[in-house]
Amino acid sequence: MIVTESLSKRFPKVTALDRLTMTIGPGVTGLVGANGAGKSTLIKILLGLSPATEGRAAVLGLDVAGEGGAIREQVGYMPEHDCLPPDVSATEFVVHMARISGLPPSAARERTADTLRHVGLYEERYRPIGGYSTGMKQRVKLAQALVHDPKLVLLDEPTNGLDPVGRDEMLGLIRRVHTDFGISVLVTSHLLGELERTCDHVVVIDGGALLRSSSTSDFTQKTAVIAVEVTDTEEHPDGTAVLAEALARAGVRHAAGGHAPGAGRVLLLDAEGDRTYDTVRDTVAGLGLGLVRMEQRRHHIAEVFRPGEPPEPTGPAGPEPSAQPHPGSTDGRNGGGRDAA
Ligand SMILES: Nc1ncnc2c1ncn2[C@@H]1O[C@H](COP(=O)(O)OP(=O)(O)OP(=O)(O)O)[C@@H](O)[C@H]1O
Repeated sequence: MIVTESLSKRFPKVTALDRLTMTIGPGVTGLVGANGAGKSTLIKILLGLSPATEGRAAVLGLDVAGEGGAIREQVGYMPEHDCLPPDVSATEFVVHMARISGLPPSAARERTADTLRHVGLYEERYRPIGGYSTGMKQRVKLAQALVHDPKLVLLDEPTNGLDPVGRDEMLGLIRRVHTDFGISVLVTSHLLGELERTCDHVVVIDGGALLRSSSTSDFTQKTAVIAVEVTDTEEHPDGTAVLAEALARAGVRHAAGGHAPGAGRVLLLDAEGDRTYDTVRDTVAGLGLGLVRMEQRRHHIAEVFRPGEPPEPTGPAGPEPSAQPHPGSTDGRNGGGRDAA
């Protein structure tokens, strides 16, 4: 879908993209980076709207340097900032965008109705956009990106300004853009956690350079963590602490970010194959503790990037981890964490 080779973009005072080489295939791909990492700059180059300083890029096999018009015919774009006219309705605006994309009037009206229904704006489609909530405006922006039935859509921070429920709804919509219509998606975010649930593949950039590109499951499953919870007994009033000490003596390592021995009711342990499960089971039995649960947990992308910090809350209302590089890393480019160790 997208190929870049040593792609650079230099502004007088800043290098927005720095020799970025990557390949993005079909499906839903997340482009993650802190604010200023170069995500919007990359999207503008991919659409042929802004020339690269060096290197090359192709979208759907078309060269961004000379075939921007052909790219934009087949690619939808949802910009980051609010750019909607307040005085027209969603229907009027999306029909207009469909016409600009080359659809004849009747097809533009039909596609607009279908697309607005898909994004959940059917009831309100005749009201002026100026009265819409942020979530509704984001849906209009998504609809205009989809209306000409593109093969690929580039979505720049589509969850910006949304509350946790709105974000989840938008992420669900984005996922369905691919599953229902087969349209591939490149979606940017400065929030690591949210893309983990939505994307098949994640590309992380920092300071315009590639930090990492891999499937979401590779990010989160390379090293597994075992969560263990035990009961206390009369002999061992703090069963968790006793178990933690015994497991440490048996060579089982605490997962980075896991609870310190005795500090919590759940022990997080680095799983090194079946051996760790056997050791935990035998140690719990040897101490006479009751095993409440022993389960494998996936890492979250944020843990991979922020080793040593407590795991992030996973509930929908929890604060999302951002893609700021770990303060302890010198340049943020080693991928950090156990995954890279
Ligand atoms: N037209 C421009 N002139 C000068 N500098 C620019 C221009 N556009 C972007 N930059 C700079 O390039 C860097 C990358 O910006 P870009 O907008 O691509 O980042 P981003 O990852 O999309 O972040 P954000 O989500 O905050 O927009 C930033 O330092 C930005 O200030």
